[in-house]
Amino acid sequence: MIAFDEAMSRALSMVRPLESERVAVSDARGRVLAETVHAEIDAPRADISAMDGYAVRLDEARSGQSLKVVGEAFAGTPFTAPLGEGQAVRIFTGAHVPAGADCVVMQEYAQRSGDTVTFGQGFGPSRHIRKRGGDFAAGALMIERGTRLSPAAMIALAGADKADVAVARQPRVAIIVTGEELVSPGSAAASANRQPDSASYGVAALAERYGVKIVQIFRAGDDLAALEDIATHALSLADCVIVIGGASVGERDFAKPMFAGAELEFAFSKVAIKPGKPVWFGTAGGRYVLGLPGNPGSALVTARLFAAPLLIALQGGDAPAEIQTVPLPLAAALEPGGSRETFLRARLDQAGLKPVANQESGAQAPLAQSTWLIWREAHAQAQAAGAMVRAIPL
Ligand SMILES: Nc1nc2c(c(=O)[nH]1)N[C@H]1C(S)=C(S)[C@@H](COP(=O)(O)OP(=O)(O)OC[C@H]3O[C@@H](n4cnc5c(N)ncnc54)[C@H](O)[C@@H]3O)O[C@H]1N2
Ligand code: MOO
Repeated sequence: MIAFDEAMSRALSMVRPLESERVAVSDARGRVLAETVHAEIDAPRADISAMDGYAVRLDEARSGQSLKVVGEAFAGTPFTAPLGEGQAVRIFTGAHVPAGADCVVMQEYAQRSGDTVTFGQGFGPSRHIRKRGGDFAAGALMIERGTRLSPAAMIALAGADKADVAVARQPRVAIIVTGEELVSPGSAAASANRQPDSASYGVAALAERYGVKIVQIFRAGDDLAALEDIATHALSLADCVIVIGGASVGERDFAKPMFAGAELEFAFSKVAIKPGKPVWFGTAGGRYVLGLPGNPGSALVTARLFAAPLLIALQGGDAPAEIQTVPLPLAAALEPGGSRETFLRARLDQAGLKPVANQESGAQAPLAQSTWLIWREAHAQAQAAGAMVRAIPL
């Protein structure tokens, strides 16, 4: 059985990024840039005030000094004349600083009387002026190609005054849920032999977080002929098909056989990880197929470990960054690990990472609290509370 790193590098070497398209900035969130973005404008556009107050000449801004207020400058509506000697302009945050002024005195230090303003003690030393281009200049590199547009990056993109931007085409993902016992949530109570399909809800949510469009979720029993039809249909709709369940060696585990007619080629067919050993990946009919084990904890962990970087690779993004671990302290001691690389569902609080009590791959309740995965190497030694471990956000 191969190790995680080997499985990931085999899978990544199979993935070819999708073509790009131009989208309006309003549709770009979560997408991966297919071009490097440069600024169209300077920011700030001009020297602007960082405070509400009075624009003055620094050499005239002394406490006790009275200046004549000759006009007002608002963000979007500047005072256009230059500032003369002995003059001040009432100015508001974001307004262009009038020519001749080189300091803004906050209004908290000003006493206004008619068209005269006098300043009290204690203002400065800051001049409260944001210089033109101090954030970025027109033509400056703003965001590198391959960056996924996070909420923060969206501000840099829109701030650069881009109307539209080249991004990778959004991958279309179909999910196939296999298992005679599975029904949609809300319908299981009616029969003792039925249980809710829960895994697909977590996997779909996770995939969407990585910028893909879920085109269809198929749910099917353990009938190979029916599954073959579904596989053909799913491959016709999607760039990537994610199959949940039927990954193991049971007599009715048809996740792989249903793609046999579509020339299934494996990158790997199981991996030495816990949970999720039966995870598999390959191509079929020119599409990508990722098979996740049916146990909900295994499905979620393998989706996070494999679907996240592979779907980002499909968009030309930085796949390794998606599974980059961060060091964090343990809030509770850990027993020695087993022979497979292990991923403990955990939550993070002030004291550090605390594994949830029930680590069984079939357990669903603990997933409600699980926001991190502790990543332990094979044959990990026991670790005390406070020891540093590697983890990724779930
Ligand atoms: N003899 C062996 N048996 C098993 C092995 C093995 O190596 N040898 N591996 C075990 C491991 S590890 C796992 S993980 C499971 C994975 O098997 P499958 O992918 O074939 O999963 P199923 O048999 O379809 O289901 C397992 C379990 O999960 C429930 N399930 C399935 N899909 C869903 C869903 N969408 N939502 C909620 N729950 C789901 C299903 O009812 C079963 O209880 O195989 C072990 N067996
Ligand atoms: O690998 Mo299974 O996912 O351990 O239960």
